Parts: sequence; C-alpha cells; structure tokens
Amino acid sequence: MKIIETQIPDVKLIEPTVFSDERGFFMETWNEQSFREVGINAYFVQDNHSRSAKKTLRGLHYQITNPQGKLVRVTQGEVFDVAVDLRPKSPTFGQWVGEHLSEDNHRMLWIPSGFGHGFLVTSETADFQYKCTDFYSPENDRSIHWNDPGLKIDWGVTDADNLLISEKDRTAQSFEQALAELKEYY
Ligand SMILES: Cc1cn([C@H]2C[C@H](O)[C@@H](COP(=O)(O)OP(=O)(O)O[C@H]3O[C@@H](C)C(=O)[C@@H](O)[C@H]3O)O2)c(=O)[nH]c1=O
Repeated sequence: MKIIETQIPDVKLIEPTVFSDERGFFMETWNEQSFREVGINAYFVQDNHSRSAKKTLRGLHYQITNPQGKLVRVTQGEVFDVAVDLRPKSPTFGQWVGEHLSEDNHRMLWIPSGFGHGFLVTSETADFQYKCTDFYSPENDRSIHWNDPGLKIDWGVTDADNLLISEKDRTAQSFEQALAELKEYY
C-alpha cells in the first residue's frame, strides 16, 4: 500500500497493493493495522454504496455535529472526488483537494471528520463505496453549494446546466452561511 500526500496533510490518497493474476485481482480495501501504521486511525460504523449516472454531482456534504470521517473509493467507473477543509481552526481551512478515483487506479481517499465532501461522475456510470466513522444523522446533514465562489473548486465542468444534482444540493447554502454556523460549534 502506498500513501500519496495531498495538499492538505490530513487528507491522504491511498494506492492499495493490487495482486493481479489470470483470475483477476485481489486487494485489501481496509486493514485496521496497516492503515493505523500510515496514520489513519479510524473506527468505522457505516458502509455506503451509491450508483450515479454520468455528470452526477453529489455534495458538498458534511454533518454539523457527529462529523463523519470517510474512506472513499470507486468500484465501477470514475469520479473526480473533492474534500474541503471545514474546520474553522485548521491552517488549511477553506482549502480543497481533488483526486480522480476509478475502478482502474483503485485509489482511495481518506477524508477525516470536519471536511465537506463531494464528487462528480466522469464515466457513463459510477459505483461509489465508502466507510464512515459516524452514523448518518439527517438532522445534522448539511450541504454547501458545489460551485461556491468562495471555494473556487476547479471541477473541470464546462456545462454546469447539464449536471445531475439533487434539489437539496442545487439549493444548498453558501460557504459563508456554512461558516457562520460552523463557528457556533467549533
Ligand atoms: C447519506 C445517507 C442517505 N440516506 C438516504 C437519505 C435520502 O433519502 C437518500 C439519498 O440521500 P442523499 O441525497 O443525501 O445521498 P448522497 O447525495 O449520495 O449523500 C452522500 O453524498 C456524498 C457526497 C457524501 O459525502 C455522503 O456522506 C452522503 O452525504 O438516502 C440514508 O438512508 N443513509 C445515509 O447515510
């Protein structure tokens, strides 16, 4: 397993060791001990799987209390995955990291709690699977608009009108509004 540092030190890109043979491949997708050795100490309580069509954009999501650390990966297709540091006291607050995750590169992204998370599907369809360190809590669920000018995320999108986005995410709050609430809590 190889750890690739990102521009935000707490966010780690993980390249698992893939054992390929005539049958296909094998890889470990979670191993408490070897992940702990590379600084990822997590106790997961929920696993999720979503399938999305091309040009689907989900995010940017976080939970205001009961924040979730997430270990994310793509098991079919490809996405551009984004993590935004929403920890008001962090030196990298407001910064984002974007990585291409695909069934071919097998890469996983470790996103600690306190981050906003979203992804854009760049293949025909994508299966997205992730482990979470806390339970889904609908009353704490928050979304920041994916294209907020304060975040300047380069999604590589040229036709924003044709994206598939949930009503909740289309009408999401601004980064500024989110920050006001985050400061009440952190
Ligand atoms: C996230 C979640 C949703 N749901 C339900 C609520 C809703 O009816 C339906 C779809 O929910 P959403 O539209 O919020 O699903 P989605 O937009 O895929 O939400 C996810 O987006 C990515 C970017 C993340 O980072 C995740 O943590 C999660 O927020 O599934 C659960 O039952 N459990 C869960 O853990």
